[in-house]
Amino acid sequence: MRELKVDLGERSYPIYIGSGLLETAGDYVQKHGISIKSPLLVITDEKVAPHYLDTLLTSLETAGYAVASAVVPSGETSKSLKVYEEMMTSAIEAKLDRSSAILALGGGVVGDLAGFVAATYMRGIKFVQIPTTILAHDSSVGGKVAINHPLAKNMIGAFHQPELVLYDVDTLLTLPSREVSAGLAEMVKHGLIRDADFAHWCEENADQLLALDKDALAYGLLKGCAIKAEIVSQDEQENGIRAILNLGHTIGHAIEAIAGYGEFLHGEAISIGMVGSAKLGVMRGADASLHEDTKRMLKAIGLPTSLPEHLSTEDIMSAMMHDKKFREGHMIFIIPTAIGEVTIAKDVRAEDVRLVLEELKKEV
Ligand SMILES: NC(=O)c1ccc[n+]([C@@H]2O[C@H](COP(=O)([O-])OP(=O)(O)OC[C@H]3O[C@@H](n4cnc5c(N)ncnc54)[C@H](O)[C@@H]3O)[C@@H](O)[C@H]2O)c1
Ligand SMILES: O=C(O)C(=O)C[C@@H](O)[C@H](O)[C@H](O)COP(=O)(O)O
Ligand SMILES: [Zn+2]
Repeated sequence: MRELKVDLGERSYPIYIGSGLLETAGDYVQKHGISIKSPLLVITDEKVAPHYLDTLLTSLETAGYAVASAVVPSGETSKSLKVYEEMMTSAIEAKLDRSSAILALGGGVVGDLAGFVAATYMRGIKFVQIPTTILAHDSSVGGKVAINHPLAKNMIGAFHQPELVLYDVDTLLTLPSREVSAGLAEMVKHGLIRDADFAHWCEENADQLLALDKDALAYGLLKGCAIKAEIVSQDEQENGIRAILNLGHTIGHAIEAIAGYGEFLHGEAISIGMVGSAKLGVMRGADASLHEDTKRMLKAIGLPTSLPEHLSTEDIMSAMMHDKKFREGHMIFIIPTAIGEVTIAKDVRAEDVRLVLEELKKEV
């Protein structure tokens, strides 16, 4: 088992990464100050529940907790006001009090939804992240919790840090292959923004990662979580450097929203967005190899790198105006300058973005 720390003063918390952690989850939860006298609520989804819910409930009950559970439909559509309200009802019916905690058992959808319920139930109670996807090495760390609005991704949310992240890598073995690739998109992103060697390592070990090789996964997840934890520890609420974690997301979030949440998985949409950002980087003076290298790295893990013709450029342009990085009349873009290095640009011209979107439709 490996342990990392998200260093945020009194809101600091550990990330535990290892095998067999689900069976002992009750002990971890207790060790991290979650009251045994108040009920807990586990929020999970319909695909995760049959594999892992009983193990978690047994472990929590053995440790002495009274636990209720709520199961939401799988996929992005559960990050909605409707499902949020249903989870609030579950929390009230389970009689959660201000010393209770909500546990998110699942991928980024469950983590973002359950975290937002925890952030707002009785004005905020504790929560625990128990990630079960590769993508969630990113989403479970850092405290961004949110649901979507039909017009824009993650529009209704909060910053609410978990008490701990308990990452049992054994759970990843049941992931469908499309979800494996989508999750690896954020791993490659962590290399592209901060660590060229790691980005190259992801490409060189793509086959092992796609085959869920234990050693490759353990290294990749540890490295990805460490990069994320380091950035969040410097800038918890995205007043500066944290924005770089958004590489590929301005275009990616617009694709997710206009296609109707679910057609593109988050990792797939940001993969296309990262190729677009690399193109912008080249337009602004980076070496032309940046675009080819980025595309090759993403293709190696089975991700899309071109924009389907049926998505209208103008619809994407207007969806981008709702992005949280559109501020004071400017589109803020994370632009790579080389593999492993990015800048935060406030002067990206709309016509350049439009051109990049048109070129993304011609990518092979
Ligand atoms: N908060 C953040 O910082 C942050 C960071 C990155 C992404 N996100 C968000 O995360 C979401 C995407 O997360 P995701 O890719 O984990 O999606 P997800 O939670 O929908 O999980 C992907 C799919 O895999 C299934 N699944 C999950 N774990 C499984 C397992 N172990 N075995 C079998 N099936 C399993 C789920 O039911 C779902 O169908 C997006 O909404 C994105 O916006 C948030
Ligand atoms: O943690 C962050 O900060 C990120 O930007 C991580 C992203 O991978 C993630 O998708 C996040 O939810 C996007 O943030 P948003 O503020 O653009 O909604
Ligand atoms: Zn993301």
